[in-house]
Amino acid sequence: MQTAVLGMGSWGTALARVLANNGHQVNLWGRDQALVDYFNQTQVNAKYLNNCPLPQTVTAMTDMKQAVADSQMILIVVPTKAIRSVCDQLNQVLGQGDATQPLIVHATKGIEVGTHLRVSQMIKASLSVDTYRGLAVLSGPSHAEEVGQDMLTMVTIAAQNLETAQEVQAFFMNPYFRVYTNTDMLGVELGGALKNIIAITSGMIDGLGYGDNSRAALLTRGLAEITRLGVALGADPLTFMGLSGLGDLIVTATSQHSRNYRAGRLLGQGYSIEETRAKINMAIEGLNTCQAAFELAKDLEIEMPITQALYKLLYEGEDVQKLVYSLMTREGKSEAKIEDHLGDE
Ligand SMILES: NC(=O)C1=CN([C@@H]2O[C@H](COP(=O)(O)OP(=O)(O)OC[C@H]3O[C@@H](n4cnc5c(N)ncnc54)[C@H](O)[C@@H]3O)[C@@H](O)[C@H]2O)C=CC1
Ligand SMILES: O=C(CO)COP(=O)(O)O
Repeated sequence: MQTAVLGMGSWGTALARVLANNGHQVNLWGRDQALVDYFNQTQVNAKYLNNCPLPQTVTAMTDMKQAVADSQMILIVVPTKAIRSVCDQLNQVLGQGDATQPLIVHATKGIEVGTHLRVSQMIKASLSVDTYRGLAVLSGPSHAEEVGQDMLTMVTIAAQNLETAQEVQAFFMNPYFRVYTNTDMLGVELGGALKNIIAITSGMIDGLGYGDNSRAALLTRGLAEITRLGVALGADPLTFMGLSGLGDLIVTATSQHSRNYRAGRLLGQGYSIEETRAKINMAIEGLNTCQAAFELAKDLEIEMPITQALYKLLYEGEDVQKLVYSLMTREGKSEAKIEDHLGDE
């Protein structure tokens, strides 16, 4: 089938390759003409996913109208801060009331600063409802660098109705890319966004010279605070034990491929945020999501000690050793049961 992938970073490129390997025609939309031209000569995205040639059935382009023409499915994979501008452009070119409306899928992991909207909510707010026939999110433990090498990967596709999720599942499933469905879109999107905060702090553990005990504790308590916020917002607590929750937390907080983990390691070594952004030079979603989650937790009066500590470090210039000490010396607590996630920690 004809499909479009909007976003020519590492994840958009790797997912375009999965779709092409599954027999679909793919229009890969990017904003950088030089990158598009080089891709069409070589089938390689030299800037974001080098050493990974894509099939000839993937064509890159900068014209969005051309990219989405006749597409059965449109996959949006740009950083959260670019979602609105991409959707605005998409809105201009999608035919209103067309008989063959596309499915919209996104694979972006973030929460918008200020509005605290999840990415699917941002998309809904930006696109006219009569231009598409279903909305889903693809999330889970899946670094582009490994998917691009056919390394066995499992992800979740969530949509409000199961039929939409199953339809999208069929586009992506293959023997190296296994897809589960879920109808808890809220939980799936929150897990994917919030784990990036914990991944940054996991990198900091290395940067600061702490050990494996520290990381195991951080991931466990990180999952507790992700679940606490998620349940307060109405998500199913079990979603956070699945691929898009625990699974993605593990891979992002431990993998050398992770941009968030690597950013945390640099921050722990004493680099500033600006220096860290410049060194990574790719989307580090957890930096903004930390701000959005901090604001959200404050509004809802939910305790998220790790998120709150990272926020103070990033945005209030607090000393890291002081923050670690205050996290470790908080009053003694009981480990929460599921029902306690609704209350204070
Ligand atoms: N890289 C990975 O392995 C994975 C990434 N993700 C998520 O996918 C999303 C995209 O991440 P990556 O592909 O890693 O980012 P990236 O940093 O590799 O690439 C970002 C791409 O978005 C484009 N872009 C940025 N602003 C834009 C704008 N205003 N208009 C149009 N294009 C714009 C850039 O030109 C670039 O092509 C993020 O939310 C990330 O969390 C999710 C799973 C895996
Ligand atoms: O979400 C991801 C893997 O599932 C990618 O994480 P990073 O953006 O930290 O590389």
